[in-house]
Amino acid sequence: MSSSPLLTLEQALEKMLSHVSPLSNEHNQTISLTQAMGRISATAIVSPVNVPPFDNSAMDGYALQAVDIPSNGTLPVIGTAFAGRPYSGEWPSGTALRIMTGAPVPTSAAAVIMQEQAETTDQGVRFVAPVAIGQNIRRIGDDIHLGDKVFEAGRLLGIAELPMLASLGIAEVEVTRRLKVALFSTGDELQPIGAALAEGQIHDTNRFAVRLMLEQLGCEVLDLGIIPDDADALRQAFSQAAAADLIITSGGVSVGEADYTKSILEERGEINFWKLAIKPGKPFAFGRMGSAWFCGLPGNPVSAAVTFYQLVQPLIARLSGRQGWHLPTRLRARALTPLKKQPGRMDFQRGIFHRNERDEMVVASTGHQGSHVFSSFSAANCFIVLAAEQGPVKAGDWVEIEPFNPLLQQ
Ligand SMILES: Nc1nc2c(c(=O)[nH]1)N[C@H]1C(S)=C(S)[C@@H](COP(=O)(O)OP(=O)(O)OC[C@H]3O[C@@H](n4cnc5c(N)ncnc54)[C@H](O)[C@@H]3O)O[C@H]1N2
Ligand code: MOO
Repeated sequence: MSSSPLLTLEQALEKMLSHVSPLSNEHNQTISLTQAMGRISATAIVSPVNVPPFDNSAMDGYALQAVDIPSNGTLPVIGTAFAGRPYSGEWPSGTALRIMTGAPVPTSAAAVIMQEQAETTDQGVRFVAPVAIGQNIRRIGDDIHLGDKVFEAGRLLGIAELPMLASLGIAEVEVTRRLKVALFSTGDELQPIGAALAEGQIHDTNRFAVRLMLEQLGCEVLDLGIIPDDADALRQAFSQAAAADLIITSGGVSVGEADYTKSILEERGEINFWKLAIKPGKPFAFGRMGSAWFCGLPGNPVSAAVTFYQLVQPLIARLSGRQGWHLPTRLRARALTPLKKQPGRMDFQRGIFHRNERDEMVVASTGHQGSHVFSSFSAANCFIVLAAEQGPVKAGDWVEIEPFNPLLQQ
């Protein structure tokens, strides 16, 4: 396929997502809850129990029967119900039952009075506040009923979900298999992290950044390392990557002379080389290579991170069958600093936002915004999203910001 005119981010995303569907469910796995952090549930989860499983007391205090409400005078205390140790004796009317928080409430109980509203004497207990039928009793199934659908299929299982399943007595969960993503960087100038650099060389930061983001998204990463600008080496790397669900490369998607990536992609796959109307991140490639999807990120480190965040992240959510993922939220904030901007592409500048003492959202630029300046990212907690037609921004103007979602927030 050949190159296309400048595409907006929305158009690119729409084109990508309209092609892909979630992985087939033939490799779903059933795993222990303790292994399921960050996985995606393959099925809807239905509660096998009521929560709470029995009527129980919300307070440390005294239980009364309906015939003893309203309660005037002193009632003898017949016994005590503890959490985990129900009261199993006789309970005649005209007596109160001492009861603790979480203890099963006998079926004949009509209310629990907290002990702060009770006065005890040698004769028993009397109550100093009005008593309402049903007060301080947590009913069976108050939270969840047996048979209720607790989560839809496609739910990302995290800190909100897994303890919930544990409370239902669920010990194993069926999850989708992890997305397999093959990754490599191209460029003769690239050296592994920690290697000594000769003149003209730089460290391969993109592969490291992308790998971290893929792991954060729960993918299984096949890291093929740095591939030199050499046609045979690239062909071999693509062959090794072919078993993955998604192949991601960085570099070589623009117009440079030493870039073989583009010609090999054209020879091996059905790839679109796009020019996106976003800054940074203009060159971006997307398509199909055998049975794998392919994303070619631009080489500049900020461009690679921005295109991963804006385009690859939603693609991975779709491929992995995740439900309820939504595009990052945008808010309005007042610029604290002027922002350089030329009409043309939509900018994803890096900023730091906070709520000021007047309860107003404000944002400052992180400084130099070149697509090679990764420090602009490290200091940031949001993107400042400036529309394509927007010109320079003055301090005090309102702008749109996109607080980083959990992919970039640790
Ligand atoms: N004549 C033109 N030149 C460029 C254009 C253009 O439209 N016309 N676009 C510019 C833009 S925008 C970008 S973004 C880059 C993208 O180029 P490539 O994707 O082909 O990437 P490279 O040329 O290989 O590298 C660009 C830059 O990034 C550094 N790099 C590459 N890989 C890594 C890595 N893994 N870790 C860290 N840094 C990396 C590389 O050394 C270069 O400095 O093209 C512009 N040029
Ligand atoms: O889009 Mo390039 O990513 O401006 O550096």
